[in-house]
Amino acid sequence: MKTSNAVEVRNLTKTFNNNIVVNNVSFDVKKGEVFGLLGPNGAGKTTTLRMMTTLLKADSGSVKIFGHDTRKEGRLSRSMFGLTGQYASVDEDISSRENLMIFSRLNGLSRTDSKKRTVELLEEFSLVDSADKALKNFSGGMRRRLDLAVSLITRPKLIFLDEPTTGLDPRTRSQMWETVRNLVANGSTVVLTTQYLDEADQLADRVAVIDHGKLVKIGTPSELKEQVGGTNLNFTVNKLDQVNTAVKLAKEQTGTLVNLTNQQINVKLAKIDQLTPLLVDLKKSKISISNLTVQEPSLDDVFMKLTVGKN
Ligand SMILES: Nc1ncnc2c1ncn2[C@@H]1O[C@H](COP(=O)(O)OP(=O)(O)OP(=O)(O)O)[C@@H](O)[C@H]1O
Repeated sequence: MKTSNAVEVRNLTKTFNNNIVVNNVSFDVKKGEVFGLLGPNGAGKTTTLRMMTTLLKADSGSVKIFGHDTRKEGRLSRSMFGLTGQYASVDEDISSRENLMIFSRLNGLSRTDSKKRTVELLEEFSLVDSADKALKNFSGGMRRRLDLAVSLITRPKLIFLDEPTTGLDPRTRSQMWETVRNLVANGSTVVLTTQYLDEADQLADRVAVIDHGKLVKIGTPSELKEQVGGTNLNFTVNKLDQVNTAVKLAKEQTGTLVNLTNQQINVKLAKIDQLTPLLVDLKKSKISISNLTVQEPSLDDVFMKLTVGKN
């Protein structure tokens, strides 16, 4: 079956103790994209991910992995993805080399192939220097890299990451981001959950915002930001006698309200594309400006707007 979607989620619902934790959630993950499930603590991200990856049975709804229904073709669909996160089962008492060897063998690789894949993954995840140390002595970042390496033994085209950088220091966090980008550059599809808006902004092509078990919005980070009211543009008109003309031009170009404080102009641009024509107009009219700032809304603003009053 040919499909351009790596994952299709339809009407997923899960209730724990009369509490609807995931409420009729539907979305598609396209092949080759990084798809972020973003939401605060307890929003239902992990529960959604666990249902997508067959670790948890949904009350209702369905999940397809590369066109295969996880209920009807469980074994096949499970063979098509890697999973890492809060439930990795690496052994603490042995080394990363030994863990990779064991999991390679469990995944059906021969002894020779297991050795080869182990060396490849140790190199790919910069674990060579510590390859023979027991995991107990590993830092959080190294541990996370090994978890991910284990889930990539069979080179799955789809990888689920549950909160891949929670608890990591900023440097290790950006290393993990780099690793995810490399996976995607090599043709993988990544689904990740995160509570961090900057992580979704940095990594995700599209984001599903989840709050109280409901999907409240889905879109690219830019689309979500545009929805909040666009970009804030500020500049100062240097000459007092040019202020009125500048206000007029700004109104014409943007079609929105222009705020004026002394000689400082503030305009909300619906789209960042409106900026260049306005600057060109100002230049043509020989209006000299200074202190230009352009401030895009953050995903933080989006989040506040989408979930306000609901928490
Ligand atoms: N097995 C379970 N039994 C009862 N309640 C559960 C179970 N698993 C999750 N929950 C509840 O479901 C809600 C959603 O949890 P979930 O772990 O999916 O949220 P999350 O968005 O992933 O949050 P976090 O960022 O904290 O991981 C929470 O209120 C949680 O307590």
